[in-house]
Amino acid sequence: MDCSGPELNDAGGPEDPAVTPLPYDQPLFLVGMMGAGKTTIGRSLARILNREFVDLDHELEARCGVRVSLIFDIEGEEGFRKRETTLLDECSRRRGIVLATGGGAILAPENRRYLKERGVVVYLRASADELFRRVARDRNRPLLQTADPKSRIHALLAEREPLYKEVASLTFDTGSMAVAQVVRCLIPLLQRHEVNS
Ligand SMILES: Nc1ncnc2c1ncn2[C@@H]1O[C@H](COP(=O)(O)OP(=O)(O)OP(=O)(O)O)[C@@H](O)[C@H]1O
Ligand SMILES: O=C(O)C1=C[C@@H](O)[C@@H](O)[C@H](O)C1
Ligand SMILES: [Mg+2]
Repeated sequence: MDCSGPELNDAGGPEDPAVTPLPYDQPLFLVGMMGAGKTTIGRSLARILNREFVDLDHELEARCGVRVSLIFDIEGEEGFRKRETTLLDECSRRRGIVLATGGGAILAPENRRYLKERGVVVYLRASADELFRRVARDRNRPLLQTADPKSRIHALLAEREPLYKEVASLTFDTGSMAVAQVVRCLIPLLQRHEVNS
């Protein structure tokens, strides 16, 4: 796919460091499954849009002083989700940021409300097979520490797809596009996007 916008190198960084700020300062939220590219694409988008980048998983890890996988081990998914909701409520109020959410942040109804009411939500979509290829080797994704992670991804995607779509202002199919190409295509869509103040 050919998209107009700044030239990017293969790592998703701009060849030309010229920034292109958005005409609104509502937070930009990235949602999608594990491996959708929220962290990778979010970091690159933030650099080009001259916004601060916040990653909800990393922020939670920084505040708790432990990895997400250890929070799951100690407090279970329920404990993790409570912490995630409290932090999302706080972070989603911040203007002028790009926020990469956790893959399951759309599960709680109050989280979906925060996202829909407070910012522009981009759903980064990819097939279950593509997601599996991207995350297969990562140990810090506790929900995939099962005998059959591929089937787990299929099941989670089927369950969550309607929730991602419910919150999305824009859905972007990453297909097999490289990170740099996804970013290049997203910028003009975000520039043209209309938001209520
Ligand atoms: N469009 C893409 N093409 C190829 N690889 C990609 C793409 N998007 C992300 N990746 C790679 O997939 C892996 C997972 O990406 P990333 O960590 O950004 O996903 P995430 O959506 O933040 O997942 P999580 O919800 O688990 O935090 C990384 O190694 C990243 O480089
Ligand atoms: O998809 C999920 O439920 C998760 C995704 C990650 O971003 C982390 O938030 C955690 O591993 C849970
Ligand atoms: Mg991430």
